[in-house]
Amino acid sequence: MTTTRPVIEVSGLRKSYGGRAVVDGISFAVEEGEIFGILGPNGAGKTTTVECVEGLRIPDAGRVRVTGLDPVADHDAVSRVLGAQLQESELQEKLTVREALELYAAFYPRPADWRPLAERLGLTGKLDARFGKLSGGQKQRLFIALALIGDPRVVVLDELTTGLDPRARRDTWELIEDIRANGVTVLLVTHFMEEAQRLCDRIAVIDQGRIAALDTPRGLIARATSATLISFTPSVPLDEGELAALPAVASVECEDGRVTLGGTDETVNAVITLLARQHITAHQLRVTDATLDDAFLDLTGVAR
Ligand SMILES: Nc1ncnc2c1ncn2[C@@H]1O[C@H](COP(=O)(O)OP(=O)(O)OP(=O)(O)O)[C@@H](O)[C@H]1O
Repeated sequence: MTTTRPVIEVSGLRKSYGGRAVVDGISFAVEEGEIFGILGPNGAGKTTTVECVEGLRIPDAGRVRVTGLDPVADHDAVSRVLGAQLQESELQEKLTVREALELYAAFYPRPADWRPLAERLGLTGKLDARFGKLSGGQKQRLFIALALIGDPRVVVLDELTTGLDPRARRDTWELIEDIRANGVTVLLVTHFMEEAQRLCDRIAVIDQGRIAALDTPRGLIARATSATLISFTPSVPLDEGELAALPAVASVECEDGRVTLGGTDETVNAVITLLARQHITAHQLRVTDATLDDAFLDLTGVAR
């Protein structure tokens, strides 16, 4: 039996600044062809972690491997298999799209042909435009093109869609799915739950330098304290104690005559039975499933 080795392996990663651990023992492995998300509140240590994977920061402790290579000791070899997204400040405003593509292609021994790449990313009409004149969405497309120009096996994308309008964000998601369909492994740092839920096969939720949870989006949602939220305005006030005693209730809130219960499907049925028994009408009854947002807030304790 052949076992394939993970494309990215991180184990016991630690990094401190000024005596403060900002990455405090992180371990995960990304399999070939996965879109692996890293999610976490501001300052959680996400960028520090991915920059250790890219070889841009030197870990204090732990082991990082990209296709079996050490990103620091084997930096040149790693940069041939790993495509990293540039920061805006790294490209000169006056460079045209064509010049940027040609320049970055020249860094690699076997670059991808940039013309079909530009075509796929909708940049063909912008080849003579200067970087400084591109819209936010066009700049992001160019960053993706430059990350892919070395024909990498893995790309690291950090907050790729921040600042994009909803249309451009959705277009970018399609591009990322397209990249994966071409066999490239994607490590994606994002703040957008919808983006993580739609794109990622698995997500590591990082909080205060540690992994708070690592699972599929569906698996993370199932960990939310309340898998289902039930809200309604009863025709007569209800006894909070009676509601709290219903099966599988995780939370009860009554505000301005509106009741919100956190629970499960079992709670929904129990609420309906209780209301029917007491001949109470539930106005504007809403039943919603927990989202990745809810799971994230539960896992990281970040107040909305
Ligand atoms: N070079 C550095 N020197 C000192 N402190 C740093 C350095 N780089 C990062 N930090 C600190 O480490 C912590 C983690 O930073 P990091 O950028 O990894 O977080 P993040 O999860 O990517 O945050 P964000 O979502 O805000 O981008 C932050 O408190 C940050 O201020």
